[in-house]
Amino acid sequence: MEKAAARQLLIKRLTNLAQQADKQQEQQQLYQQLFALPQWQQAKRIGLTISQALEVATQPIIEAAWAAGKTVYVPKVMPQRQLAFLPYTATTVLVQSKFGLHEPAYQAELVATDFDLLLVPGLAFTAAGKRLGFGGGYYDRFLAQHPQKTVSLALSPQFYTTADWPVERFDMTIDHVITVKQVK
Ligand SMILES: Nc1nc2c(c(=O)[nH]1)N(C=O)[C@@H](CNc1ccc(C(=O)N[C@@H](CCC(=O)O)C(=O)O)cc1)CN2
Ligand SMILES: Nc1ncnc2c1ncn2[C@@H]1O[C@H](COP(=O)(O)OP(=O)(O)OP(=O)(O)O)[C@@H](O)[C@H]1O
Repeated sequence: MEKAAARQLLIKRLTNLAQQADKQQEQQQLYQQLFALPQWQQAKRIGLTISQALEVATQPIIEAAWAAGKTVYVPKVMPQRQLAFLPYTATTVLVQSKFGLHEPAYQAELVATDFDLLLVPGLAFTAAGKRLGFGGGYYDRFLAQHPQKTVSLALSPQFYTTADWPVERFDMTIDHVITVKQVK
């Protein structure tokens, strides 16, 4: 399947899941697995996104990070398809971008490029860390410039044994993909 068709299929499946109570249960499982990882426990600086409705909700992760005294950074989309990660605290004012994403204001002196752990969003992932994103190439570009320890959280419709979309030369591999244990 082409990437564009695979994205449409994943968006459809995630729309369905978002309407089911299963999504909450799956998310709880993903959070517990994340919080159990030494990479999470040891991380002082965490990069992650402010989630959109179809994605794994990141607010509980952000709150857990704050509660554990970690510093949280979230991305802002910049020209030339770059990402700028800026600190996110309880008092940060977020602005909705033209893509509908909630982002902090750009402040050059606050931009961070190195984290102890970067949570990478996406539409689909394989066990070996292959990733299909929303199509901007933002994370592939960022990770090519700034290699990091990476983790992604995959809801059941997002997890694949092998990629059934084309994996290209520039696609960066995620170190660790967490997924749900099948309960059905
Ligand atoms: N919650 C969340 N935030 C995130 C990401 C994400 O996946 N999830 N990103 C993950 O990368 C980055 C933003 N990713 C984007 C990916 C694609 C397009 C995009 O398709 N832009 C089109 C126009 C789309 C439209 O017509 O509205 C374009 O630039 O032409 C925009 C942002 C950073 N923030
Ligand atoms: N390191 C890079 N340098 C320049 N261009 C890149 C790089 N990585 C990816 N791209 C470009 O970005 C475009 C989108 O890539 P792709 O479809 O893999 O995005 P994605 O990983 O799904 O999106 P995202 O990372 O934003 O969630 C491609 O056209 C590709 O050529």
